[in-house]
Amino acid sequence: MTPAARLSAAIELIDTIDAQRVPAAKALKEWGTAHRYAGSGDRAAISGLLWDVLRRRASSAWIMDEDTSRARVLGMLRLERGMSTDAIAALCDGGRFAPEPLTSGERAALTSRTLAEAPAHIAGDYPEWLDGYLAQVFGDDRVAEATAMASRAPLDLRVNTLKAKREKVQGSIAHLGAQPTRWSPIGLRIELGADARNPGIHSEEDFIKGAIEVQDEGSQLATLLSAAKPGEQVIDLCAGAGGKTLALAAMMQGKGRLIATDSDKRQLAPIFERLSRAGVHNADVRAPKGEGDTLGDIRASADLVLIDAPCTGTGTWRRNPDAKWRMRPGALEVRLKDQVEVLDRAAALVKPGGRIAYSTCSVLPPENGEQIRAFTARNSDFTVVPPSQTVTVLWDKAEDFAAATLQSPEGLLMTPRRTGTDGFFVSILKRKPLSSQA
Ligand SMILES: C[S@@+](CC[C@H](N)C(=O)[O-])C[C@H]1O[C@@H](n2cnc3c(N)ncnc32)[C@H](O)[C@@H]1O
Repeated sequence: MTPAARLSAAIELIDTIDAQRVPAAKALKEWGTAHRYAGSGDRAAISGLLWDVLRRRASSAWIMDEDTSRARVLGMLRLERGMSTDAIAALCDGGRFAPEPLTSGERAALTSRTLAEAPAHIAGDYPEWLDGYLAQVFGDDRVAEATAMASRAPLDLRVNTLKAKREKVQGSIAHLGAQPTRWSPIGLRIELGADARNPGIHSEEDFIKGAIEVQDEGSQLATLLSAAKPGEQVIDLCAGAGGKTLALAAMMQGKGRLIATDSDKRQLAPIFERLSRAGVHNADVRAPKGEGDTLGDIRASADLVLIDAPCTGTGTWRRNPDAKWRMRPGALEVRLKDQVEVLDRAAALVKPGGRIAYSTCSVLPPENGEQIRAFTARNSDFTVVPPSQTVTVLWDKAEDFAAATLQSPEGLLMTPRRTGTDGFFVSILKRKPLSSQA
C-alpha cells in the first residue's frame, strides 16, 4: 500500500469506529481480517495513524474546525507528526486509493489555525469532565501535562537482576537501540517510531531466558520506592499478571517470603509462567478460592504490603489513547471503592513498624492524595513517609528525581512531562512501632 492508501484506510477505520462505537483495537483487528492483502508494514503504519489520531482527537478537530474522520486525520498529521500543509496535500492527491485533494478551507485551516484559543480540554486532548481534576493537580500546566500524556510512549524494559546485568543486556539487544533509562538503575528504553512497529521483544533470547521483562520505567520506580529487601516478608496484594511481583522478587534477591495475590484469579493466570521464566523461587501465589480469605494466616506480620491499586489508568493514556476517550465518571467511582478496600485490607496485614507502598498509574487526586488522607484519618497508626526520604533508594539520582516529580504531603507523582515515565503516584505509609502506638 502507498502512504496515501494507508491514510485512506485510517480514515475508513475511524468512520467504522465512530459508526459502530467499537474499541479501536477491535476495529483494527477486524480491518486486518477483512484486508488480508495488507502486509505487516501496512498494518503497523495504519495502526500508528489510528493511535495518533486518538492521541490528538480533540485538538485535530479543533484546528480543522470540523469533527469528521478526515478532518481528524489531517489535523493529526499537522499537530502530532508536524507535517507541512504542502506535505499533507502531496499525500491527498485524489489518486487511486488516495484521499481527495485538500479543499481551500482545509488548506487554510492547516496553514493558519492554532490551539491558542482552544479550551484546556481541547488543547490537551482529554474528556471535558476531567478538567476539574487535572486543574486540581496541575493548575495552569494541565495542557502541557496532558499533551505529554497524549504523546507516543517508548518501550521500557526491566532487567531481571536475578539473571543479568543491565550493561550486558544492553549489549545483546544493541540492534534495538536500547538505552539506559534516566532514573531506574535496572531499566532500558527503546524509542518507538510513528509506524508503531513492534520490536518483537518476546522473541529475543534475553526475554525467553527471563533476563528482561516489559515494564514502564514509572512502574519500575514505583516498586523500587517500596524498598523491598532480602529477607523480608512482602505481600503483593494486587499482583495481577505479576509485573511488580517479579520486580519485588529481584529486589529481594531470592531471600525472604514473597506472597502474591489478587481478588481476580483470572488476572493472576500469567504470573506462574513469568515467575518460572524469571527464576523466582521464593514466591507463593495465592489465587482466591470461593469465599475464603487467601491471606487468613497472616495477621499484622508483613514487613511490606505493596498495593498496585486498581485505578482509572489515566497515567497510561499515552499507551492507550482509546481508553482516555472511553473513560466515564462511573469507572472512577468504582475504582475509588476498590482502593479503600485494598488499603484497609493492607492495614491489617502490616506489622507494627512495617509499611504499605501504595501506587496508582493515575494522576487524579481522588485516587491519590485524597485516598491517602482518608486512609490516615481512618488509621491513626499509619503515617506518610516524606517523599524526600523514599527517593533515597535511587542514590545519586535521588535529588534530581525528587525535583522532577510533583510532591505533596501524601506522596509523589511522576508524569510523562516531568519524569518521562507513565503517570504514577506513590505513597509509602509506615505503621508506627508498638512502642509508639497509643
Ligand atoms: C493495576 S492492576 C495490577 C497490575 C499488576 N500489579 C502488575 O504489575 O502487572 C490492579 C489489580 O488489582 C486487582 N484488584 C482489584 N480489586 C482488588 C481487591 N479488592 N483486592 C485485591 N486485588 C484487587 C485487579 O484484579 C487487578 O489485577
